Amino acid sequence: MKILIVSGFLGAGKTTFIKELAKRTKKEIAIFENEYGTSGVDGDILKESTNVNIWELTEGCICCSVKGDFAASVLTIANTVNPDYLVIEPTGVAMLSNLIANLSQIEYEHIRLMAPISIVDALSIERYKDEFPEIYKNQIEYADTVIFSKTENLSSEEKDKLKLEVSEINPNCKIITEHYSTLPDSFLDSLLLKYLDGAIEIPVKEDYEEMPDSFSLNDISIRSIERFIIFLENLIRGKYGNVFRAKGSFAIKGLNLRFDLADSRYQIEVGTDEISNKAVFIGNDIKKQKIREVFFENSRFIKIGQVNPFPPDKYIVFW
Ligand SMILES: Nc1nc2c(ncn2[C@@H]2O[C@H](COP(=O)(O)OP(=O)(O)OP(=O)(O)O)[C@@H](O)[C@H]2O)c(=O)[nH]1
Repeated sequence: MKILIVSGFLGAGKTTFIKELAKRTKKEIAIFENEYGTSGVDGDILKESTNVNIWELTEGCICCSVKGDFAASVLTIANTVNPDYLVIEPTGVAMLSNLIANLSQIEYEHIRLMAPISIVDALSIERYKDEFPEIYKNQIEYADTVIFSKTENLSSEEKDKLKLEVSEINPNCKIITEHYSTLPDSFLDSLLLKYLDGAIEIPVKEDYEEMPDSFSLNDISIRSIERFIIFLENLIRGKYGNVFRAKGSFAIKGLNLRFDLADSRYQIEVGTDEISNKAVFIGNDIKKQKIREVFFENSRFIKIGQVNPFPPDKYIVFW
C-alpha cells in the first residue's frame, strides 16, 4: 500500500482536491480523513462524490495526540483492505513533518510513503502566514509538491509572486499555480508515482503554536435562508469571534443545504442528497453561546396553532 499525504491549512481545498484526484485517476485509492472538530462533514461529502473507501477520525489531530492510534489504524487498513493507495488528509493544523515522521515508523516493503503534497490557499495565504506562521511554514517546507488552490482568477504576476513566497521556504519543491482542474490527468497520476526520499531527516516537533478552538453542533435548525446568510456575513465580520473556518449542513423548508466558509468567503449549496444537521466552527475566542442561539432558536419557540392569539406566522416563547 502506498500512502500519499495531502496536507494544507484549514479550508485550503484538500477535500476538493482529493475529490478531483479520486475522480480522475484510474488508480485504486482509499481515503483516510482526519477532521479538526468532531463533526465529520468532509467524510460525508467524500462519500457522496466518490466511490472509494473512506475512514474518518474526528478526535484529535493525527500528527499529535492520537499518534499511536493513527499508525495502528493505517496498519490495519494495509493488512485488511490493502488499497493500492491510501490518501491521507490530515487536519488543516497538522505539522506535516510530524505526520511524515510518524508514518515513517510503520514503513516497510509493503507500506511505502509517497512524496507529500500541500495545498495552499492562494487567496488566504497572507492571513494564515500571519496567524499560524509555524504550521504554514512546516506544511510548505516538508512538501514535495505545493499546489495552489483558488487560482482561477489570478494574473500571471500574482502567480509568480506566490511561487516566490513558496520557493523562499522550500527551494526544492515543485510549485503548481495553474489550477489543477485545467491540468491533464497525467499530472494527477504523476503525483501517485513519486516516492518520498527516505534519506531526508525529518525532525519531530513536540511543542506547537497554539491551536485554534473548534466548536461543533448537532441537530441544528435555522428559521430562514435569509437569516442564515446574515449569520454568515456577521461571522465573517467577527461578530461571533475570530471564526475562520465553518462548515455544515441542514435541512430547511424541504431543501438540503450545505455551507462552507473559509476565511472571508463562503458558499451555500442546495442539494437533494440526504444530509445530517450539523456544523463545525473553528477559530479563536468563538462566541459559542451566541452561535448556539442562532441554530437552536426554534427549539425555544412553539407554534401554538388555532388558539394562537398572534398571526399564524408568529411564534411564542416556550419558557
Ligand atoms: N474557487 C475555488 N474554491 C475552492 C477551491 N478549492 C476549494 N475551494 C472551496 O474552498 C472551501 C474549502 O474547501 P475544502 O476542500 O473543504 O477545504 P479543506 O482543506 O478540505 O478544508 P478542511 O478539511 O476543513 O481544512 C470550499 O468552499 C471549496 O468549495 C478552488 O481551487 N477554487
